[in-house]
Amino acid sequence: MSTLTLQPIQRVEGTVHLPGSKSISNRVLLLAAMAEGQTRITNLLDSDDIRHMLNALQALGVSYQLRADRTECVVDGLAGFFQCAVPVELFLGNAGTAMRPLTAALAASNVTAHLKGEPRMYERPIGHLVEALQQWQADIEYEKEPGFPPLTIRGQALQGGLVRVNGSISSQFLTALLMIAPMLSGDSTIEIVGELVSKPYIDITLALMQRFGVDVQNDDYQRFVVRGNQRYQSPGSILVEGDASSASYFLAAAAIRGGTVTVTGIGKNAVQGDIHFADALAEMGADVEWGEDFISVTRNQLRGIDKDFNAIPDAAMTIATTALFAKGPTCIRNVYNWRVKETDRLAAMATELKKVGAEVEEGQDYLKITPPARLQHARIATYDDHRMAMCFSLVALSDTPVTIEDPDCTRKTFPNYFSLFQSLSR
Ligand SMILES: O=C(O)C1=C[C@@H](OP(=O)(O)O)[C@@H](O)[C@H](O)C1
Ligand SMILES: C=C(OP(=O)(O)O)C(=O)O
Repeated sequence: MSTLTLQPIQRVEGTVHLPGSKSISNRVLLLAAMAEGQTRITNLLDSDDIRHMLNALQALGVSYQLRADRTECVVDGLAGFFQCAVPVELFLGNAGTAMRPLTAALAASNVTAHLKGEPRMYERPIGHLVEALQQWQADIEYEKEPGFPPLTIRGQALQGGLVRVNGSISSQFLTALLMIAPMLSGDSTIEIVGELVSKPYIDITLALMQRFGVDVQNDDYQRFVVRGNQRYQSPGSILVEGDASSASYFLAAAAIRGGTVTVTGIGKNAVQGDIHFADALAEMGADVEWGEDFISVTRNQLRGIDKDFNAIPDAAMTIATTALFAKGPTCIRNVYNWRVKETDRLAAMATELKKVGAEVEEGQDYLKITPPARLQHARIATYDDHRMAMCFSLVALSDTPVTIEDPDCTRKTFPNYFSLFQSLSR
C-alpha cells in the first residue's frame, strides 16, 4: 500500500482557491439533465464522485460537453425523466450523492437500471429511501442484502402523493425524494419520521431546486409540500460554490499553525452548512474573517469545545484532529451517522487518534478527545475514507511527522488535496 509521510510544518500561510462543492456539483448535474434547456456549469468539481454521476448520465442518454480540465460542463436537458429502451448498469462507486438521487430519478423514469457500487456502498443503508419510493408505487428490488445496494429499478411513471420517510440516518433520502417530486404527475407531501439529520443539506437541495424554477413549502423540516406536474427550467448558467467541507482542512491548519489562510469560492452567504465549521473554529479561539467570497482564519490559542455537530457531519471530522491542538478536551456530539459513511468514522477516528497519543472516549454517537502533551509519529490507516486522510494531515502541524496510508483515497472529493495542503507550508 502506498503511504505519504508529511514532515513537521512550522507555519502555514496563503490562499486556496477551492474546488467546486461535491454536494452542489452532483445536484446541479442531475437537475440540469432533467431540466428544460441547456445549462452551463462552471467550477464543477472533478473527482471520483462527480465522474460517477457524469458516467451515469451519459449511460442514461444525457448529452453534455465537458471542458478538457473537467471543471466546466454544458448539459443538454431532457426536459423530463430518463428514457432508455435497453436496461442499463450504472457503477456509482461510493458516491452517496449519486446513488441516492439517481435511485429516485430512475424509479420515475422509463428505464430498467441496475445500480452498482464499491463494496462499502453495499454496507451503506438505503432502505429508508426505497421504502419511501415504494409508497409512491416504485418498483425497486434489492439484488443482495435487503436494505442495501445493489438495486434493480424498474422505472415507471409515478403519481406522487403522501409519503413518509425516516430522516434519522441520512438527509440524502429526503433530497432524493424532493428532487423528483415536482416532476411527478400529482402533488406530493413528504413527511419526516424521526428527527431529520444533516438539515443544512436540505437547504442546498431546496436552493438549487429554486435556481431551476421550483419552490417547495418547507414546514419546519417536518413536512414538505411540492406541486406536481412541473418542469425544471435551466437557469442558463450556474457557478458551483467552492467546497466548504474541503475548506475545513485549510482553515483548521491556519487555526493551528497560522499565519493566516484564506479560502476563496465561498463566503458568508454560501448555501453550504459546512461554512459554519469556521464558527466552531472561532468558538475554539481562532480569529475568523468573513467576506462575500472568502473566509480567512488566523491562529490564536485554541481551547476544547463541547458541541452538537449533527448539522455539519463532514466538517466535524476536521474538529476531531483540530482538537489535538486545543487546551482541554473536545466533545463532538450527535454524529451517530458517522457510522454509515465511507467507513465507521466513529470507530476509525477513535482508533487513529489513539495512535498519535490522544485519549479518546467513543460513545454510540459522540467522540470525546483529550489531547496528549506531545503528539507521536504514527502510521494512520485511512479506511478508503478521503476525510480520514485529509483530517490526519493536520497532525503534521506539530513537531512530529505523520504517515498517511493510501493518500490517493482523497480522489473521492479532492484529488490534489495533499499538494495544495503542502503548498501552504512556510
Ligand atoms: O446531501 C449531501 O450532499 C450530503 C449529505 C450528508 O450526508 P447525510 O445526509 O447522509 O448525513 C453529507 O455527509 C454528505 O457528504 C453529502
Ligand atoms: C459522507 C460523504 O460522502 P457521500 O456523499 O458518499 O455520503 C462525505 O463526503 O464525507
